Amino acid sequence: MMTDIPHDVLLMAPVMANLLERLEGDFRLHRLYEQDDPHAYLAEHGGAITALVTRGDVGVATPVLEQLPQLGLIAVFGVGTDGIDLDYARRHGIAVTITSGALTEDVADMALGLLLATARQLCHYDRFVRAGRWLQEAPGLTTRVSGKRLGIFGMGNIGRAIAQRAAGFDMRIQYASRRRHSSLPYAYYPDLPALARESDFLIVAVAGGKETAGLVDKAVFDALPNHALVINIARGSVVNQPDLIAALQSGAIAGAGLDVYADEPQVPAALLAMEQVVLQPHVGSGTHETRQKMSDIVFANVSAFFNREPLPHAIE
Ligand SMILES: O=CC(=O)O
Repeated sequence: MMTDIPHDVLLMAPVMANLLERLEGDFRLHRLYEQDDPHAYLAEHGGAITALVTRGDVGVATPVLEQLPQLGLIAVFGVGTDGIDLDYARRHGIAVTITSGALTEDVADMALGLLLATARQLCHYDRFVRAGRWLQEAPGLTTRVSGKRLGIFGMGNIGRAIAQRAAGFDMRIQYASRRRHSSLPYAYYPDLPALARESDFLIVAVAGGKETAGLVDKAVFDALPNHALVINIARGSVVNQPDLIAALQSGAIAGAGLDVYADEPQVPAALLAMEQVVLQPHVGSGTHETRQKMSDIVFANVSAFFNREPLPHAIE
């Protein structure tokens, strides 16, 4: 149980209703996203706030952190910390927790789903049937997935879960990442364009942030074969979006399956207009089961923090 005086918790963005209810039940919850003037709101309440809850895709701007002198915890609903100034957190003794382990399988499922949907044109043919076009024309052929060469950029938990699934499709799995994982039986390429040259499909599964910003760019699209498909379930920031659009328009690559974008929820009109792309609204972890698990983990971390217990999912 918490102390009699409720602790002040700042919420940066909407989260699942049952997490919201639990946070509201135990804490004095400040919803920053509902404030007309967040700066003025924090000038008034920031001094009392000791924990902050945000989403992986939202993060928290450093000027917000600067208005929270007593902050001791940033609890992320998600695994991405690219929207958080980790140096600032470290310097100010602020712990950061993520919902590690909860969403790996769902995001990997989404990667394979997008690959199959893009290669076999599932969404295109769904529209084709609904529009009654099958009555007038024969459907064209699509691209085989099984047995092909799959390049995975990023070999963290999600990259590995994608590889495991792809093995079931008899794919030749190869990867590029910061370092070789010698325990894995997949071919390692230290150089992303070199991996691209040898891949029929490229799945982007690397963490976002400054280090990976724009790494999937024209050089990578030019290196990929023209029949290649690019899938991104990681972060929009990793892919140079104008270069991706140009590559799709010129035929440098054949298609793309995207769950993430440079400026969500904005999706460029050029992508919306293309039949060879499959678009999802950043829902890689968006299943009832996983979001429930993520809610439980966030709540457990916030509760542990206020109970002065070890944080179950602290990073580093
Ligand atoms: O995008 C979602 C996350 O960071 O988990």
